[in-house]
Amino acid sequence: MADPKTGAQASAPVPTVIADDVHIVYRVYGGNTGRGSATAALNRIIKRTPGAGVREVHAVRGVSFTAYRGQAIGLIGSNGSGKSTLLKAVAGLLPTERGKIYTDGQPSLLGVNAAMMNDLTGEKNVMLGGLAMGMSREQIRERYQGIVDFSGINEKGDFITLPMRTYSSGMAARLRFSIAAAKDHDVLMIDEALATGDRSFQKRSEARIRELRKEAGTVFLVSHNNRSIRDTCDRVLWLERGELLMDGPTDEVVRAYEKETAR
Ligand SMILES: Nc1ncnc2c1ncn2[C@@H]1O[C@H](COP(=O)(O)OP(=O)(O)OP(=O)(O)O)[C@@H](O)[C@H]1O
Repeated sequence: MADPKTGAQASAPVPTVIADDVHIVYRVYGGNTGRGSATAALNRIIKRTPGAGVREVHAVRGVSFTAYRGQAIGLIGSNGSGKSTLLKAVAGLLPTERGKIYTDGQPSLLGVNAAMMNDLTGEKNVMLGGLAMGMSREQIRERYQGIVDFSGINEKGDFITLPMRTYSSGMAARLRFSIAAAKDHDVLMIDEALATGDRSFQKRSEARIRELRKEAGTVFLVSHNNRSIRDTCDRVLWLERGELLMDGPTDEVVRAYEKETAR
């Protein structure tokens, strides 16, 4: 039976990510520096005081949750509520100011900005992306055709042998998602990738996310598309101003969020 709050299966609730009172603060240097002379800067260094130009953005405030194997967890909330920041921290790309994040295995973050080499062909990027995710050359060769077919890049011609700079933003995002989805992940985090593809690609992606869950991974999905969240996730975290407002079954949380945003 599933736990009504977390959605975890009672038979084998294996934790994959534990966030314990996590705070994340960005420090922005150089904004609105005011007194900008070299002498003033030197004085600040000598006195070890932060400059007037250092601004702090407290993006995530005391967030705690435990994610379990087999769950697909949606992250929702208005613009700037801290969703991407939280995922980056879980991926180990941002340090926590306070609190701790424990993960089982290496989480992979797939964002629409994931690095690809624009001057290289799609083909070469599949190779590089696969290697960057820890696949062997042999594994990539085996899965190459599956990745290209899944992305749908070649549906309208032989685009995979053209440089990535010739792709539309949707095509590039589809290829990135397809490379990441070709591997079985302990923890896969997807930031808005589904919003970029067309509806038929979104459906394929959603089906693949369901498969990844079955293969015992945990999937996190950041999206402003409530339909994608409903179709893919069994649990949702709702963030607002960096705080976790609600954590529970998808239907309950999305309904509360829609009620709030409809006002
Ligand atoms: N590199 C950065 N430097 C400073 N502040 C940042 C940086 N990135 C994000 N922020 C700030 O952190 C807060 C949370 O941003 P974040 O991108 O995590 O929100 P989000 O919920 O993912 O937003 P969206 O739905 O618009 O993608 C915002 O106030 C934002 O301005």
